Amino acid sequence: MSAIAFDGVVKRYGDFAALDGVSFTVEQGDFFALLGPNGAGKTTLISILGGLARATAGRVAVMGHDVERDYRAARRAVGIVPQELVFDPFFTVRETLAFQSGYFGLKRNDDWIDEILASLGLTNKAHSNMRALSGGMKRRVMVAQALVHRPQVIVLDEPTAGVDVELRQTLWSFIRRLNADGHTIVLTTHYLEEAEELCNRIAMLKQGRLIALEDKHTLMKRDKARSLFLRLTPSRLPDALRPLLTAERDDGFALKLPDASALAGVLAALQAEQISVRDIEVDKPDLEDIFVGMMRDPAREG
Ligand SMILES: Nc1ncnc2c1ncn2[C@@H]1O[C@H](COP(=O)(O)OP(=O)(O)OP(=O)(O)O)[C@@H](O)[C@H]1O
Repeated sequence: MSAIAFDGVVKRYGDFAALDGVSFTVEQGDFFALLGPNGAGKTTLISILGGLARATAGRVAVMGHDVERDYRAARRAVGIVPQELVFDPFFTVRETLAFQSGYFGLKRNDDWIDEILASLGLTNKAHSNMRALSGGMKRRVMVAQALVHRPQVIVLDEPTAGVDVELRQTLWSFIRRLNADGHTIVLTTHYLEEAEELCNRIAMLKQGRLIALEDKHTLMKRDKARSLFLRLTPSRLPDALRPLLTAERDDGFALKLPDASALAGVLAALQAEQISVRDIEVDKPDLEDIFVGMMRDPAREG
């Protein structure tokens, strides 16, 4: 059984399709990244998953429970950290979490609440009123609230937008631990280095359609281009290499090679003109390069 199954999900607002037939699964134990530019449909997909919006067509199931027909069980299986801060300003942090526990019918949940508070660095704010917390602290409470019922699937919608380095580190070490304990994690983020570091599978949405879904390592290997920076003596680039030039600096030349095997040709061209290499740096594309390439690719218009 998949942790989440999206099957032909369509969401229309009038004539506009925010989601245009999205199908994919997230497997149990995945640390899954859902990427896409602003407006691609990520939040819409998550809202349907959490029962906050209804799909115009298609089906979504969490741990085998249909989010419409089997709403309660589906809702219990997932914890969603929303993008926006939503809270009751008159509750303390602990009251907020106790109230959320009550919503799921959990009475004796104090030990787990204590553990979540400690793991998110909120213990000494437990009795503070929500309205008195800083933005970053409120965001921690949003995370805590989503975890109160120990959901098997945890979805974080841009959890680190505008938060400081310390919270990012606290949050990711806690979420990694939950993933190691068997929880499935789905993350949307615009910080691609976060997705690259944390996730094992990556989906990309564009204009309401799925344009890529791959194991991270497979995706990263897809782009075979290599960036090269050369410091040369004398500092001169042979004409034959000009087509590869992407930038010329005081101290050298940046080239883009279609793949690693093109390096031999570059060295041969230099040698032919008796130019020696003083220093060389080679870079692989990162997830950001791959993402930008895919978003620009007209063949991936869906
Ligand atoms: N209630 C609504 N009525 C009309 N259009 C909507 C509504 N909600 C969302 N949309 C549109 O649906 C599209 C997808 O929005 P969504 O918020 O899912 O994108 P997103 O991928 O989460 O973007 P971001 O990265 O900016 O959070 C957008 O074009 C948005 O304007």
